[in-house]
Amino acid sequence: MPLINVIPGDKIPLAPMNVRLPAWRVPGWLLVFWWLARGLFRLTVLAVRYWWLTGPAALALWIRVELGGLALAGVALTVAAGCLGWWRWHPSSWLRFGWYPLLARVRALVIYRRRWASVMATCGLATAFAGDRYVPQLLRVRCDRYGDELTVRLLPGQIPDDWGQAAERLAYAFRLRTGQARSTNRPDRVVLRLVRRDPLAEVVGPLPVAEVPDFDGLALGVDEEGQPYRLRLSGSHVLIAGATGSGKGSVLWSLIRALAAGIRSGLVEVWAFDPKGGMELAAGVPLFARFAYDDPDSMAGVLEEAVKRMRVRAARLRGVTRQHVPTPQDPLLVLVVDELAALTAYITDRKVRDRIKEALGLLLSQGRAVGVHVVAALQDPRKDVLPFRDLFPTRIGLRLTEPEQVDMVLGDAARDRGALCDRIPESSPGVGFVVLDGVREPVRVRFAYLTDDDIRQLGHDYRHHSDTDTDQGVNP
Ligand SMILES: Nc1ncnc2c1ncn2[C@@H]1O[C@H](COP(=O)(O)OP(=O)(O)OP(=O)(O)O)[C@@H](O)[C@H]1O
Repeated sequence: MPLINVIPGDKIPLAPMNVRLPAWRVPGWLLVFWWLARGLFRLTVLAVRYWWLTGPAALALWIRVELGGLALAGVALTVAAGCLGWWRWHPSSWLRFGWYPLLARVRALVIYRRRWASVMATCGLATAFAGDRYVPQLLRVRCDRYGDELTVRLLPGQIPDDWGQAAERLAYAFRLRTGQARSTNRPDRVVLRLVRRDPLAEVVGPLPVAEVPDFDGLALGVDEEGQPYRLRLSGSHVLIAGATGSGKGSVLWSLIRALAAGIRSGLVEVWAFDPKGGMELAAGVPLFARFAYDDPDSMAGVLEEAVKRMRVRAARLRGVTRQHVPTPQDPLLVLVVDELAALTAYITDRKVRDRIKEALGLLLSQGRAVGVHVVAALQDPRKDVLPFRDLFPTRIGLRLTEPEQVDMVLGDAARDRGALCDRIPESSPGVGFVVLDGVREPVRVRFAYLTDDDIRQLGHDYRHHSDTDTDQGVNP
């Protein structure tokens, strides 16, 4: 007879063993003694845990009792003067070893630990199991100039993306505005960064031009740690998306500036495409080997020329090397497109549009290894542009108008991982998130801003070594 209604798996016994105990009579004094002992033990644990509060308090009490109030005031003044002296003498070490650790302890105690359980529950990060409720453990709080970093042990079943999704809610729950979660090298932990003060509030001026451009790390702006942000161009294409006025121009110009020394020496050729009539890029014409604008047919022609050059180079390098190394005889070719959608979507002539799409597709899929790179700005993340998105290993999202546009441009789950492009205020042009293929967390950056005068000066100082072949007769 076959077995029916059998569930494969380990059966959980309802009552693994008999836990019923016989009734015991406990005398009242023993209970009181037990409560007192337990209370004393907990107090001792708290006193040891908060030694940085209890230690000085005990010392102050001892001085007050043994030596009097005047001595206590003297000691307090000496400590205050010591801290002040340290701060004046060596501010960075005072902040690093004195002020921020103290601030972190106080904020952990007064803000984070006090409200931890309720915030976890209301932000959906607590869980229940077998009738008990569990909240993630707050392991450490660190402070720096701009924010707090909370290291948290994940509950079973949680992943860093859960914290990424809740980061903004958590920030507001702790009365801050922005939050971001990132994974660590330990799979049971996540670091939540809550921003107290925006480190990218200040406008970043033009960065110094390197004598020889480092294609593996072009300095384009500053990151949240105040360090120069370096973008790898070698082996990559760059897509920049942002609403109107979000500062796409500042990314393009920062990148061109970082390449400027190579442009002058002939190591780099920039071919510029400005389909919006040349308004954005015209100021830097002396820097460009080719400058195409306005006329779609001629832009298609220049793109096809780039494809031809790419093919010739690929044929020459095949079997010789797997990665092109730029030289003045064989320069790096950087195609800068100011509005990608104007090339791929808005052109009415279907034939020309198809030619452009085909050339772009070829350049994006085959150009990286042979030193042909596309850097394209995009205002409108429409469907027509999306087929190209995945061919850009580096994607930059500036301010966007809708939350849905973030994943559309930067890739799936980019917003959950912290690329809150739709929350960038209009008052912060040039701020954006950089997403690199294969790198989980986006990096928040403020790109350097070049005024028209800076761009003209750049064109004057770093003129392309042979600027006679500019397309369509646009000359400096
Ligand atoms: N990195 C930056 N830092 C500070 N201010 C900036 C920055 N980038 C741009 N701005 C300011 O924002 C304004 C708009 O910038 P920009 O024209 O580059 O935006 P855009 O995204 O290219 O807009 P559009 O799509 O309309 O051309 C600039 O005139 C400038 O005042």
